[in-house]
Amino acid sequence: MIEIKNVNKKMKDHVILKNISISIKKRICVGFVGHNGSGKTMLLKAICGFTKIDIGEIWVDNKQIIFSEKYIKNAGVIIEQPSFINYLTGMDNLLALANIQKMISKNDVLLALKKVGLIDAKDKKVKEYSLGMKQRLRIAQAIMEHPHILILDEPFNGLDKDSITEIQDLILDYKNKGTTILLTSHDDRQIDYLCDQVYELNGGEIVE
Ligand SMILES: Nc1ncnc2c1ncn2[C@@H]1O[C@H](COP(=O)(O)OP(=O)(O)OP(=O)(O)O)[C@@H](O)[C@H]1O
Repeated sequence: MIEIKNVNKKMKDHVILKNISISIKKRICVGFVGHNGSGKTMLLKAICGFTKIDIGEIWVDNKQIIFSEKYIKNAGVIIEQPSFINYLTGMDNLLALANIQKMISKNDVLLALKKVGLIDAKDKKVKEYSLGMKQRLRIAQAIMEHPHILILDEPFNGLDKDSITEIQDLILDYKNKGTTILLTSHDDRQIDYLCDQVYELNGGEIVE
């Protein structure tokens, strides 16, 4: 389903990704681990078509991903900061994003907010949200369009212990329903709990 073939990327002579080849089957959860700067985010960006690769190919659902031309489809993505509008409510932010693709209704947005535990805060402005609430909103944004693939860079960032457990179970539920999930985390507990396959990156290379 996701084929990464000999992917290499350099930025200003600095190796970012080196000889990466991975096959990811449908309906599994794959974890990427490694130190800060090891290339996890860049690899996820490359899979989405958000960053250029120098050598290699990436295929998702038999369609080649090409930077700034052919992005990943049917995917819910959390990579880096969301561009939420601070003076709008959480609900209105999601409705504005949903309006881009026009694939889902207000009810789908409400369902996503309910799933991440933000239903009671839906009418609060995002500027009044805590870090953890913003992270939940990002997760709601990733799941609201019922994607077949979830690409989650550090989905547990900013969450407290109980929230981590809730979001972990939410991701597990998606996996059990057949969603393919790629995620990064610095915490082995979430990786062990969720992932069927784990790749360790070091200096842009897969070492394990
Ligand atoms: N815009 C950029 N220009 C040049 N180099 C960059 C840029 N963005 C990232 N890098 C470099 O790419 C390498 C991989 O970064 P990446 O963000 O993928 O690491 P990571 O494994 O996700 O780290 P972290 O665990 O801190 O999130 C690092 O050496 C980083 O310095």
